[in-house]
Amino acid sequence: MTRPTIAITMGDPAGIGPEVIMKALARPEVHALCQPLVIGDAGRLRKAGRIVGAEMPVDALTEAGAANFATAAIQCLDLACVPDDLPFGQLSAVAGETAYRCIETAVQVVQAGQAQGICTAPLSKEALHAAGHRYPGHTELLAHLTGTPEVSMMLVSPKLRVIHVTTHIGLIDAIARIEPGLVERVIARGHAVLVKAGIANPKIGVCAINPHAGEGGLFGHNEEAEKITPAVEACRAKGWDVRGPLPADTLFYLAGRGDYDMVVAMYHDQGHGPIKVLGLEEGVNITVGLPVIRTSVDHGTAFDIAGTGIADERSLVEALRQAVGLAPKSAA
Ligand SMILES: NC(=O)C1=CN([C@@H]2O[C@H](COP(=O)(O)OP(=O)(O)OC[C@H]3O[C@@H](n4cnc5c(N)ncnc54)[C@H](O)[C@@H]3O)[C@@H](O)[C@H]2O)C=CC1
Ligand SMILES: NCC(=O)COP(=O)(O)O
Repeated sequence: MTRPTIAITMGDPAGIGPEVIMKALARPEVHALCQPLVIGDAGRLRKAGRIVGAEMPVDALTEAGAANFATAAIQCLDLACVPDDLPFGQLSAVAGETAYRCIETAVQVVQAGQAQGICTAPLSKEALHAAGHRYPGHTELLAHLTGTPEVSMMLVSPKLRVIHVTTHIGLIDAIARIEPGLVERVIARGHAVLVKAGIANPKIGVCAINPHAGEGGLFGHNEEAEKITPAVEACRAKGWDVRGPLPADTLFYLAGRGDYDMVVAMYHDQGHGPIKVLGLEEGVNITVGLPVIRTSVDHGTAFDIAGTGIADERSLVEALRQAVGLAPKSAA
């Protein structure tokens, strides 16, 4: 069977993306899994390869269709847009523009059938904005580029899966945005992914917003009853095993010991904190609801260590594995 081609976007060239890509692609198991096609800058990859001591040759391609996965060289669709002297660890509009073009090109490559999924290295949201692309992150940019009205961010680690009702907006705005229809659609997206992954009747726990789920009205303004309970009831009426709203701290404890297949978090840090505590090595970010497959590392650009060669590539390796797992089976 043919290995699926996964388009790996280089992300912000001043961050650790190029280094984790070269480290990941130095692993034979990655090539056994998929045909990696890097979308980025061939010169930057070569530089990163020298830094991390993974000096495989890099073929600079002008079109994805020219990729030759039978060679030992890394196949890079070369956007040739990174100045040689671009410093590591510094925010810039040039780097933000590169990150944007990587994503835009990856979508085109997948839509043209030249890759079966996208796996993203990190970009700096600030650099993206400095380049004039006013998206909170990959998730919203990919939704825009594929004409998808609503998607959800799911974080997956070996012990825990979390899907988010809101992500990159301020906390006050997040609480205002949460309403039963949105909560129900997010639960449904997560449910569909789990069923597709082979969990026939997934057990889903839904977080409350307030401490102790409001403690019978003591904390908050009854947001649980107004914004979450109707969604849980609607899902239960479909026969799904959905419980909540539950106190978030307790729910994460129960999910961590295996009582739930997925947690529904109401806002960014509610879901991200528990996943990150488990370690960024195996955490993966999956965009649920896109017409294309997209997985990502679960960490950022790490400007503090970019260019030093010490970045850990394991989240990228796991993100590639997840992308392959989600890829259409006819292509795999
Ligand atoms: N998928 C993406 O594109 C993501 C992008 N970001 C962006 O990254 C930028 C920096 O975000 P931060 O909150 O500082 O998080 P960060 O993940 O970049 O860094 C947090 C800490 O973890 C360390 N770290 C991160 N990845 C590592 C790796 N692979 N190996 C070893 N150490 C690692 C860093 O050195 C730093 O000490 C922001 O602009 C943020 O928006 C953040 C998360 C995901
Ligand atoms: N906190 C996760 C994160 O920032 C990744 O966002 P995205 O770029 O995948 O939308």
